[in-house]
Amino acid sequence: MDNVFESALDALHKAGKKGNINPRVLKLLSRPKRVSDFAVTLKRDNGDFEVYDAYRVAYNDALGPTRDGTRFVPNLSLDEVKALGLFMTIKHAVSGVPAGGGKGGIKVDASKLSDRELESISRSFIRNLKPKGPGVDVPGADIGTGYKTQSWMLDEYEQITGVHCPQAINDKPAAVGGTVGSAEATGLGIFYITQEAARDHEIELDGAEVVVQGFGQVGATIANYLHEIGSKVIAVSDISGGIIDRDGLDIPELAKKVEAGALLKDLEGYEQVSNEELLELDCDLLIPAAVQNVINKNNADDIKADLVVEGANGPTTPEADEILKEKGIPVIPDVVANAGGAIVCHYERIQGITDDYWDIEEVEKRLKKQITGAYSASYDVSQELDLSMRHSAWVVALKRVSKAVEMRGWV
Ligand SMILES: NC(=O)c1ccc[n+]([C@@H]2O[C@H](COP(=O)([O-])OP(=O)(O)OC[C@H]3O[C@@H](n4cnc5c(N)ncnc54)[C@H](O)[C@@H]3O)[C@@H](O)[C@H]2O)c1
Repeated sequence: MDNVFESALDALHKAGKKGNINPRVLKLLSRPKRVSDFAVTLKRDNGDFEVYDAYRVAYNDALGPTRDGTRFVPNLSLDEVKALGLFMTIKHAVSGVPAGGGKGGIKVDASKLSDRELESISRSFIRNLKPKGPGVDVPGADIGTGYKTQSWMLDEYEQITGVHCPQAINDKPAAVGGTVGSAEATGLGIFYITQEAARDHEIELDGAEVVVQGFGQVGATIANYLHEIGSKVIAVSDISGGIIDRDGLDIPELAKKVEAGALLKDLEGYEQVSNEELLELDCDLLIPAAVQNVINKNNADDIKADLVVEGANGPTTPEADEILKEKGIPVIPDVVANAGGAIVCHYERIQGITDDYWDIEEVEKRLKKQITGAYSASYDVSQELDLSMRHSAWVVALKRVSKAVEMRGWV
C-alpha cells in the first residue's frame, strides 16, 4: 500500500474490527474533522519570491483540543499530514492524554533557509493558519522545526492576540514557557517502556545485547539510558552507516563525537556495519529509531532480535509485522513506545496554563507513570484478545475515542 493515508486507514479498520469498535465511529474517523490548506509566502534573502503549500489537519477532537507537530520538509503531502493526524489521535488516546490528533506543516526544505527566512515562514504559518487558540488546536514541532521555530510561532500568536499564552504553542524552550525534560522525553519514555517489555518477555537488560538504528535525539538518548544500566549497546548507526563492537560500545564517548558533528562511518578504529546488516544482527533488543519502513517484507524473516521496540514512527511495515508475529518476535509499537514526547507536551501545556513550572524530577516521575500505564493497558488487551501489541494499543485508543464520541452524541 503506497499511499500513507490509505495505510493509516487500513490500520484503523483492522484494529476497529479486532476491537469490535462501533462502525459509525470508524466511519467518522475515516477522514479528518477539519483540514486547512493554505499558502505561505517568502521573500528570499536573494530577492526571489516563493509560495509554499502549507497544511494543518485537525483529525479528531473528541478527547480534547487537537495537538502536535509541524513538519517543514520538501516532500510534504496532505495525505501524509492526514495520516499523522490520525496517528496522533491514537497516540494521545492510548497514552491517556486529553487531546485530539493534529498535524501540520509546510512543503519546504528548511535546511536551505537562513534564520531570517525560517523566522519569516514560521510567523507566516501562524498568521495564515489563523489559529483559534489553545482550547482548539496547538501546533508543536516535528521534522525541520524546533525551539527556534516554536518560539517565533508563539511570539507571532501573542503579537496577533496581544495576550501572553504559552499554552498556544508546544515544544518551546523553557525560556518562553516550555518545560524542562522535553528534549529527552521520547528517549526516556522508550527506556521506561523497554524496561516493562523486557520484564514481560524475560529479558535481563543488565548485560543485554542492544542494537539501535539512528543515533539522533531519540536513538542516542535511549542508547545512553540503556548503557547506564549495564546493557551492552553492540551496534548503532546513522544515515552514513553503522559501527559494531560485540563487547559493547562506549555510548557517552560516541555521543560526544556525534554532537561535535562526526558521522559514524568516519570514526576511526571501529568495525563498520551497514544499516541493512545492523537490523539483522543477533541481539536481545532491536530499537529502530531513525526512519519509517526499515523493517519490511524483504528483511523481516532475517530479523534475529528477541524483542523490537519502535523508537521511530512507522519503522515496521504491516507485512513485516505479520512476519515478526509468526516468528514470535514481539514488537512494541511506536504509538506506545515513542509517546514520551507527546506526553511531556501535555505537561508543557499544564505548566503554561497554571503558570507553575515543574522540576525535572516531577516531569520524569509523571512520564514514567503515564507511559507505563499506556503499556500495561495495551499489554492487558493483547493478552485478553490474543492480539499483537500494535493492534491492542490501537484497540485501547479507539475504545477511549469511541466512548467520548458516543457520549457527545456525534454518531
Ligand atoms: N524527537 C522526538 O521527540 C520524536 C518523537 C516521536 C517519534 N520520533 C521519531 O523518531 C525518529 C528519530 O527522530 P529524532 O528526533 O531522533 O531525529 P534526528 O534527526 O535527531 O535523528 C535521526 C537519526 O537517524 C539517522 N538516519 C536518518 N535517515 C536514516 C536512514 N535512512 N537510515 C539510517 N539512519 C538514518 C540520522 O543520521 C540520525 O542519526 C523519527 O522517526 C521520528 O519521527 C521522534
